[in-house]
Amino acid sequence: MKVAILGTGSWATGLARVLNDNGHQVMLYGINPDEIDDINIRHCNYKYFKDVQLEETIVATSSLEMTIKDAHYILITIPTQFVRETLQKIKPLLKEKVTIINAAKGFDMNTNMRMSDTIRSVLTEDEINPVVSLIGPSHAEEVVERILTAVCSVSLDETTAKDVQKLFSNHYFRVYTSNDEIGAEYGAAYKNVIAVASGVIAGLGYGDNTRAALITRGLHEMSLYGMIKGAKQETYFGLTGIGDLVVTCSSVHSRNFQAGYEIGQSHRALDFMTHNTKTCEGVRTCKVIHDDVMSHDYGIETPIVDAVYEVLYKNASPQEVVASLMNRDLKSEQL
Ligand SMILES: NC(=O)C1=CN([C@@H]2O[C@H](COP(=O)(O)OP(=O)(O)OC[C@H]3O[C@@H](n4cnc5c(N)ncnc54)[C@H](O)[C@@H]3O)[C@@H](O)[C@H]2O)C=CC1
Ligand SMILES: O=C(CO)COP(=O)(O)O
Repeated sequence: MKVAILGTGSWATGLARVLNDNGHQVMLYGINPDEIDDINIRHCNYKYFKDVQLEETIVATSSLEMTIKDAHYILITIPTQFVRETLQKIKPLLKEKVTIINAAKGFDMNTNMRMSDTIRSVLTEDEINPVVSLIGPSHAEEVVERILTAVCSVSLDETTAKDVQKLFSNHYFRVYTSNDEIGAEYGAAYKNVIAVASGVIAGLGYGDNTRAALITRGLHEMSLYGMIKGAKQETYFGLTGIGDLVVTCSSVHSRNFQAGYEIGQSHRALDFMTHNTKTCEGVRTCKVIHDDVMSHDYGIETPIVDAVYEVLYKNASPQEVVASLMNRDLKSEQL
């Protein structure tokens, strides 16, 4: 099978190695000449993985046409803000029906749609098979080292979910199937905001108790929001829910955690917000969810998203925001 992989960043490279290990042909499409040269000439991707030597069968190109040609699958591993424009470029290049596998976590830049809806809004049923999202607790830095990982192949169509499950599964990468597209995609986006909060509390010097409380209340908050959108509650107890939330809130590999940590340490977000160039999906996702909840009468509270919003977009002091979270009216855990 040929898999066209969009992007030459960390997740593109990590998943390229899984697919290459499984005997598939992989070709990465990139816009960064240094990353493309690194992969093709030096067989590494030094910017993301300092010590990893890649196989020579993993190749990259700046030609979208060459990447897409004869591909059975197209894997989306670029930040969500670039997904729609890239799909629009792909549309006229499609000759046969392909399966689009989304691995990006967040919302479309123009419409705030989740990713599978974004894909279906650009590409029609005549052009693509049912969409699949590959989501779960999976940092590229570990996957590229073949560290045991489990994720979900999520699709409304069971046959396609199973097909993608088989495509990726091997002895170190175990893929389950799920049909809760809404729950998985809203969960994957939401957990990035909680991960920013987790970094902030670590940066402020709080401990394990604080993080456990944040993850638990974060799960509560993200599942309430997901269910408003049509998610199944049980999805939040699985890999695309608690699994992805725990790994992102606890790992030094997480760019969302790192962002929060930097903000917590520096006591303000302004510097980070004006200078950050790393992929950090939680920043925009926070605003999308905050604005959505503010403009609707959903009947739910999203205190952690609101707190992160205050820190990121109002340059509020993280210390003061944490204090006001702790000083809210006391209530039942179920609320
Ligand atoms: N890195 C990870 O461990 C994981 C990342 N993800 C998700 O994958 C998505 C991509 O993230 P990363 O690979 O981590 O980011 P990254 O920052 O490591 O790499 C981003 C890549 O996208 C490329 N790119 C940007 N705009 C492009 C365009 N218009 N066309 C083609 N390539 C373009 C960049 O040149 C770079 O190679 C994000 O939505 C992230 O949340 C999901 C699971 C794990
Ligand atoms: O989604 C991820 C792990 O599952 C990656 O998280 P970061 O984008 O915070 O690095």
